[in-house]
Amino acid sequence: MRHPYPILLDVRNQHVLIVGGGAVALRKVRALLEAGAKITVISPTLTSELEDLEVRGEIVLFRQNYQAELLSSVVSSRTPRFLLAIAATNDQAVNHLVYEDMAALGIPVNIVDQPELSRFIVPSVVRRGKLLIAVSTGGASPSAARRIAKEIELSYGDEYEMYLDFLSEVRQYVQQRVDDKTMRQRMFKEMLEWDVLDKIRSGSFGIWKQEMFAALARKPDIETIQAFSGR
Ligand SMILES: C[C@@]1(CC(=O)O)C2=NC(=C\c3[nH]c(c(CCC(=O)O)c3CC(=O)O)Cc3[nH]c(c(CC(=O)O)c3CCC(=O)O)/C=C3\N/C(=C\2)[C@@H](CCC(=O)O)[C@]3(C)CC(=O)O)/[C@H]1CCC(=O)O
Ligand SMILES: NC(=O)c1ccc[n+]([C@@H]2O[C@H](COP(=O)([O-])OP(=O)(O)OC[C@H]3O[C@@H](n4cnc5c(N)ncnc54)[C@H](O)[C@@H]3O)[C@@H](O)[C@H]2O)c1
Repeated sequence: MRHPYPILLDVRNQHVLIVGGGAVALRKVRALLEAGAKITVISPTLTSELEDLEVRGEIVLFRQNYQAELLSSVVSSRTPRFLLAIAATNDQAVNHLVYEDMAALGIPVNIVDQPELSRFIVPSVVRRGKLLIAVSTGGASPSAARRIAKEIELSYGDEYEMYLDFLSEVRQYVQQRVDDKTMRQRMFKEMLEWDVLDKIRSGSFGIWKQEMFAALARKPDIETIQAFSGR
């Protein structure tokens, strides 16, 4: 991938096809279920975790080898259309067949053993609430991507979740009360000077936040934001 375009995709209630039922398929299925996708798996065998998901009705399974003919019945009987597909078998020829079929249907596909054929690849991810940091090496070294994500994890602790929820709350508050767009933007920038992360870590955030919102209610302007830096 020479110059891929990074996006965050809303897959809630969207159908995703996974061909293969091994460890790699399981990793992709888990992440997609967490993101709210509806999963169809085509595979003659499954890991025990995928078996459990099937028993609990969390995925739809076609327990057989992949065939293009099967695809038309999968699509017509259960799902209107797949948003994405992932070819995750251990058979390169089968993965290539999935690639060709999906390309013909115009469905973006990830081929787990042939990054160069993939329309999209999956990065290593660090999440802290609304904060999402994605690390990719463009397939050069997936384990390096994972290692780098682990290093980033050490610098971005759990306090970032509360921090971003708070920034989002203040931002909405200001959006409702300050009409001047340039002023709003200056305020949003100025907020980043607050040492909220330290306050969350030390436990003094609750009181500080109450006082800040009270002051902002009295005077929703940049001076109030500035007054609460270093306080
Ligand atoms: C990030 C992560 C996300 C995920 O899969 O969910 C992911 N691979 C992860 C782990 C991982 N993958 C592999 C190992 C074994 C060690 C090693 O080989 O290094 C480990 C390490 C481990 O398991 O710890 C082997 C491997 N991976 C690919 C090939 C094929 C090839 O290179 O040809 C082979 C060789 C297979 C073989 O030859 O046997 C291909 C891809 N793997 C990608 C993503 C995409 C590029 C990402 C990027 O570089 O930006 C891409 C191109 C396609 C894709 O899958 O989307 C996930 C970490 C999740 C986490 O953060 O916990
Ligand atoms: N992208 C990645 O992150 C990554 C990581 C490790 C390995 N890999 C590559 O991915 C491949 C899969 O890895 P794995 O550990 O999940 O393998 P695995 O052997 O655990 O599982 C392979 C799965 O493919 C299924 N399968 C085989 N032929 C099929 C067919 N014709 N139709 C449908 N399903 C079929 C099998 O039933 C099995 O469930 C590896 O061969 C390797 O090349 C990719």
